Amino acid sequence: MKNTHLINHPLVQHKLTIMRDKNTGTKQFRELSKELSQLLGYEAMRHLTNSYMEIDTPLTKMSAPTLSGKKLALIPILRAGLVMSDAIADFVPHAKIGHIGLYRDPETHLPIEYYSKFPTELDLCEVFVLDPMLATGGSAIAALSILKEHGAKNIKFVCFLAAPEGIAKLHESHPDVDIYTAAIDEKLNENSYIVPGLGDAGDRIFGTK
Ligand SMILES: O=P(O)(O)OC[C@H]1O[C@H](OP(=O)(O)OP(=O)(O)O)[C@H](O)[C@@H]1O
Ligand SMILES: O=c1cc[nH]c(=O)[nH]1
Ligand SMILES: [Mg+2]
Repeated sequence: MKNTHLINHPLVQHKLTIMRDKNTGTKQFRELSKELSQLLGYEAMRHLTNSYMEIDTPLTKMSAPTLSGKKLALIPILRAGLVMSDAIADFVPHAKIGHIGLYRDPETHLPIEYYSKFPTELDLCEVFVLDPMLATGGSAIAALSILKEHGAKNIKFVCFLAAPEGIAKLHESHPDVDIYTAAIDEKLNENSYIVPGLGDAGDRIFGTK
């Protein structure tokens, strides 16, 4: 699918399989969520370009590639996205972290916004929006619209699992935003959960069910 990057690396797929298994408990699910986030974040940053800085190696001076001048913004969608920003920030500690609070109304499945706080100069940042699940696409679309209202321009969306419906809707509303996902599942069920899926990502990460 155009603008969708399926990360089908065997290690990524292996970790995702353990996460999908309903017998995997909270501790392991959270650990795997962090590992998967770092692997996906690594792929989503592949397009970044290095600048160069003068350093002294033990042997000589050199002009060496760096990301330290690059403005990066990690934007988790609360709650489930938090595990992703924590994990990816370990790779790029100079990244700024903003938050968007959204939850799906249990009846309508529409996203309800309850919080937002962003770093300054979003327009100059490479922005990574993080949420494990792209289901109907409602939450991702709302988050991207809010970010664009705050000036964000260069945005990537990173998730563990996507439904075909969510991908199509997100591309329709935000064709400039590439999606990075470890899997594209079959469908949504009558409650708009991804099937086969992994269940409710937030509940599995935080042990709330
Ligand atoms: O594509 P959509 O149909 O909008 O569904 C995806 C959203 O649903 C989940 O959040 P949830 O509402 O469960 O909130 P939580 O992270 O607080 O559990 C998930 O983490 C996404 O944000
Ligand atoms: O399958 C789904 C759909 C939305 N949110 C989740 O956490 N899981
Ligand atoms: Mg949830």
